[in-house]
Amino acid sequence: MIIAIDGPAASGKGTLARRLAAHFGLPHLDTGLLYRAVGRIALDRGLDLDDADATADIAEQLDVAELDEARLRGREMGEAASVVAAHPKVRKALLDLQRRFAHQRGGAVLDGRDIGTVIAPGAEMKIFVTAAPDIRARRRHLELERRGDAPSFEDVLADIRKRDIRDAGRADAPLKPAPDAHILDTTALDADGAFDVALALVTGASRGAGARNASS
Ligand SMILES: Nc1ncnc2c1ncn2[C@@H]1O[C@H](COP(=O)(O)OP(=O)(O)O)[C@@H](O)[C@H]1O
Ligand SMILES: Nc1ccn([C@@H]2O[C@H](COP(=O)(O)OP(=O)(O)O)[C@@H](O)[C@H]2O)c(=O)n1
Repeated sequence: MIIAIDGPAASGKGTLARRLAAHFGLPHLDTGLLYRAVGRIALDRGLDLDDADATADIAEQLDVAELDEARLRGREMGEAASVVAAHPKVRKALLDLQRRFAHQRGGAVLDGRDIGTVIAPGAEMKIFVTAAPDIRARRRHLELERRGDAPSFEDVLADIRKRDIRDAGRADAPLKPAPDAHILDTTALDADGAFDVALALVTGASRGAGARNASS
C-alpha cells in the first residue's frame, strides 16, 4: 500500500508519516529533505537559489544516502528548499527517485507537497494534513527552540506564511490536496490524536479494499 501524506509547513505530516510507517512496517521517505538538501548544497557552493540550471544539476546528482537530516532541519533550509522547489527542472530531476521509492514492492509512506497529486496519484491512501498557521508556527517555533535556534515567534509565523504562498502559488506541482485526499485538520489534535484519526482512515480503506476484492 502507498500512503501519501501532504500538507503545509509544520502541519505534522512528517510526524504522522513516520508513525504510520512504523505501525505498518513500511519504508518512509520525507521528500522535503530532498529539496532541503538541494538548497543546502547550493548555499554551501555560493550559488544563486534562483538559478534553475545550477540547482537542477545538484538535484540530478543528489545522493539520498547522504542526507544529513540534522543539518537540513534549520530554519533557513526550509526557505531555501521552497525557492529551489519552484523550479520545474529541479522537480523533474527528483521525480524518478521518489516514484521508485513509492512503487517499491510492499508499499511505502511518503510525505511532502505533491505526493498524492504528482508522485503517486494512484496511492491507496491520501491524507492532506493541515492546521491553522499560528498553530503551525507555534509547533515549528518550539521545535527550533529545542534545536537551539531561537527566532521570534513572529519571524517563524512570517516564514510559514511566505512559504505557504510560494508553495501553493507555483505553477509546477503546487501545494494542494488531491481531489481524493482526506483532509486531516490537526489544529485541535495532538500528535497521538492525529495518528488515531489517520490509522482509522488507513485501516478502514484496507478493509474496504479487502471487501471489494472478496466480492469481485
Ligand atoms: N498534532 C500535533 N500537535 C502538536 N505538535 C505536533 C503535532 N504533530 C507534530 N507536532 C510537532 O510539530 C513540529 C512539526 O511537526 P512535523 O511533523 O515536523 O511537521 P511537518 O513535517 O508537517 O513540517 C514537530 O516538533 C512535531 O513534534
Ligand atoms: N514533495 C515536496 C516536498 C517539499 N517541497 C518543498 O520543500 C520545502 C521544504 O519541505 P519540508 O516538507 O521539509 O518542510 P516542512 O513542511 O517540514 O517545513 C517546502 O516548503 C516545499 O517548497 C516540495 O516542493 N515538494
